Amino acid sequence: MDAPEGWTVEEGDKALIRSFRFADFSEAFGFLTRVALHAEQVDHHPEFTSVWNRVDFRLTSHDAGGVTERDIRLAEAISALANG
Ligand SMILES: C[C@H](O)[C@H](O)[C@H]1CNC2=NC(N)=NC(=O)C2=N1
Repeated sequence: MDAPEGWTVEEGDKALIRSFRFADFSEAFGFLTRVALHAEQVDHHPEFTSVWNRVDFRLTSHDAGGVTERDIRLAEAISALANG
């Protein structure tokens, strides 16, 4: 499987993963808020953990049990939101 630029495929092809770092917690949380609004719009939601200025994502389609086109599109949208 080809992952979008900057993303890697988890062992076993079950998910796309990527970490983002920001200047501080406020920047990271603002980014997460934009991701949340997008996720609601497309009805596809990322798993994530957040530690201060870092956000780690794991994208998978629960109904399909692995990576689908929806995860690839969500990964591309998250990357775009991180850059501005
Ligand atoms: C009813 C609704 O469409 C589903 O629960 C959606 C919501 N968001 C989702 N997000 C993700 N990542 N996987 C899903 O299978 C999924 N299912």
